[in-house]
Amino acid sequence: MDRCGQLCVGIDPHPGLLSAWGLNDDAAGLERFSLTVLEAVGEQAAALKPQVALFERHGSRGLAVLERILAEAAAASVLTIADAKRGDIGSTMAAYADAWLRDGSALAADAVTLSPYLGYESLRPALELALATGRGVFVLALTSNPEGASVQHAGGADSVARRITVAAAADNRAAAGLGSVGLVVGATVGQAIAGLGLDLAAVNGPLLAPGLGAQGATGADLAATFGAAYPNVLATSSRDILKAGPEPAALRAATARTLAGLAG
Ligand SMILES: O=c1ccn([C@@H]2O[C@H](COP(=O)(O)O)[C@@H](O)[C@H]2O)c(=O)[nH]1
Repeated sequence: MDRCGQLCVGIDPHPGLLSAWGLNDDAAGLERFSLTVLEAVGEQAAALKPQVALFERHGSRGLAVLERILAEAAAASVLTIADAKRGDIGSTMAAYADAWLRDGSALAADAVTLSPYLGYESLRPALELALATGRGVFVLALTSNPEGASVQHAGGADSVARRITVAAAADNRAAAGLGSVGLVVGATVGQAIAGLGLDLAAVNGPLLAPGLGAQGATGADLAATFGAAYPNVLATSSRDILKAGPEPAALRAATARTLAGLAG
């Protein structure tokens, strides 16, 4: 983020985007799409975020493409966040952690998104492996979709989102610089951060903020929404940038425009 700015570009090969890029909705199309994004904007963005669901829908061939993209990104020193939103009971969580965060795993990324709705502590195997391997996790706290509020705002002054935030802050307490436990907090959440009394700056971890562009949030919204925590925000945009493709120059221009729209 210090070097490239506060933008992550999503690799979301939706069927409609594949078609708009003149690609087939198959593993070969997926591969061309993903490699194009990696080659075009990999050095421009702070990280790339492949949306795992859009690879999974192609079965084993799609996952093989994802493995290749993660490996090529690592070889090019481009950071990756696998947006897999994993979460399960602790013993199974250890297997998810192994898949996404272990050195040498075919699906290893630099970070993975996690869902804490089986209890934050159920994520412990992933939190520990991330710390041990120099990787990171992004735990869902306040998601960008309007339906998320029904769960995440529940609990009044001791809301679910607040508990997740406090737990992440505790895990990052001993970190020098930003800790390995980040949170997902949507760029679209508006007043909810203040309304729920969340101290996001105290989390001392990166804040992945989806919702820019296609979901309606702007760069200016981000600074206002996150306030003192804004320096730790990594905004992420997928469709709004990807729709500029497939020409690499157009993807780079869309990424540069998005970066320029982010405050300071
Ligand atoms: O709260 C969340 C968590 C994850 N996402 C993911 O981010 C991208 C957003 O795509 P856009 O095209 O920029 O809307 C997508 O992969 C989501 O699954 C999110 O939107 N909100």
